[in-house]
Amino acid sequence: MQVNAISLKIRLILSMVLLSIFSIATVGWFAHAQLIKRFDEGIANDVAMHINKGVSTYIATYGSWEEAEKKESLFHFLEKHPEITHKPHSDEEGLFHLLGSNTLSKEIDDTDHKLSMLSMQFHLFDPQFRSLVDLPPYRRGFTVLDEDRNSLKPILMNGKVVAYFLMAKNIIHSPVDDAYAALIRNSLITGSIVAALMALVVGSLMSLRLVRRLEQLTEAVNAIDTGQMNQFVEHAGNDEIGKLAQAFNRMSERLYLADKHLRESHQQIEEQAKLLKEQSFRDPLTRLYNRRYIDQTGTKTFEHAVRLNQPFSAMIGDIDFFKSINDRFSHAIGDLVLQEVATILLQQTRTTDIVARYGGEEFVILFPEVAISKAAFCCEQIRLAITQHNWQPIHPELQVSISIGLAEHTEENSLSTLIRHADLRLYKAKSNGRNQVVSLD
Ligand SMILES: Nc1nc2c(ncn2[C@@H]2O[C@H](COP(=O)(O)OP(=O)(O)OP(=O)(O)O)[C@@H](O)[C@H]2O)c(=O)[nH]1
Repeated sequence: MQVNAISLKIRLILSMVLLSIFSIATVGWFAHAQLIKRFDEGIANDVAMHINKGVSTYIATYGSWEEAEKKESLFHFLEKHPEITHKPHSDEEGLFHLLGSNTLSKEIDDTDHKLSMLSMQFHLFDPQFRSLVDLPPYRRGFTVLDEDRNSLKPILMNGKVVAYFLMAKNIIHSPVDDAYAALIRNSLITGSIVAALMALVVGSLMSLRLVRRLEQLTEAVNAIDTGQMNQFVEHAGNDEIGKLAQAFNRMSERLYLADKHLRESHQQIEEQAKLLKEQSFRDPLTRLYNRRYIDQTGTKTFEHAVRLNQPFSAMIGDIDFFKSINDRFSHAIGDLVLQEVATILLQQTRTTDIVARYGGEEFVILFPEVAISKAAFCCEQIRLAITQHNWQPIHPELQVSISIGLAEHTEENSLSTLIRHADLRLYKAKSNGRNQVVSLD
């Protein structure tokens, strides 16, 4: 279970890492592309403004493009008048610096060549859309291509188009532009890394909290599995896990109550079964053990003694003239006599002895680990106790005595044989005049 919880943690954190890296990389890439696009648009607008201003001033100075070109090239004109394209409040040196070609411009005299450097920024066309400079892919006099026509920007003088220029597709950055773009890129990378780390930390903390809540549920379920009912888990929040925890708590409570009820029922059933078993082994009148108990438990006790080669004695006693007691004093008095005799038998024996009502007015006592001499002494005590007992409370004229036959296990191989042996001696005791113990053949 722990292994699964750890792997879930790792899986969640890995997902967070991959997700944050992917998201931040996507956002960073998109933001970078947008910023560079805006940045290039800004440069392009700036260049367009300067071209517009430079070319219109050039044409205005000499009246027309053709006249101007006869006097001096556009490039020389602009070089001579850097203030035309100079940015106000800027250290830059006008259009050429802006175009990133100021150094080359001082070294190369050929106008078209120089403009070819500028052509990386723009082409010039007259109002009839013919190229005014010899710059690939346009040779001087070539008409603008249809695909470029919509991108042409007019150069106006007094509201009249005097020329068109076409911005080149590739914008050339100045060192300052490059530095600025690099700064943007670095800022974006740094921001992205910080954002990724924050996403990772926050995501990991959330994942760990999520896993912890799942672990609490798992621990509670395991506890129920080991029998510890009535588990309760914290259910902070009303999200899916919170609702699961609440449902679990309700289920756990119901389970606890059902389990408690089941245990109580089970206990009642056990107690009743025990009572029934006890009753099945008890004589209802005297509460002594009955014959069934002697046959089952008594037999096991006997066999145990035989196996261990221990002495084992058994007596059977029969109340004398019990029929006369019933007949003379009533059956109810007879019952009271049986109960009183049972009490005396219990008083005269040890808890390890097994005292039972064997039949109507017959009683059997088993003496485990007791030799016949000691058992005979006990039986004599019983006989005396019954004879000398004060029976007046039951009936003023009542007299009770008992005859007892006693035998010890020697070669008998069953309890019933031993009891039969004792019964023979009881018969002898009765024959000899009753109220006596016979332990010899
Ligand atoms: N009151 C009462 N009498 C019982 C009960 N069980 C058996 N008896 C009576 O016990 C009497 C036994 O009498 P007998 O077997 O003739 O023997 P006895 O009268 O004791 O004569 P001896 O044994 O020879 O001394 C019968 O009358 C039974 O009805 C009982 O639970 N209650």
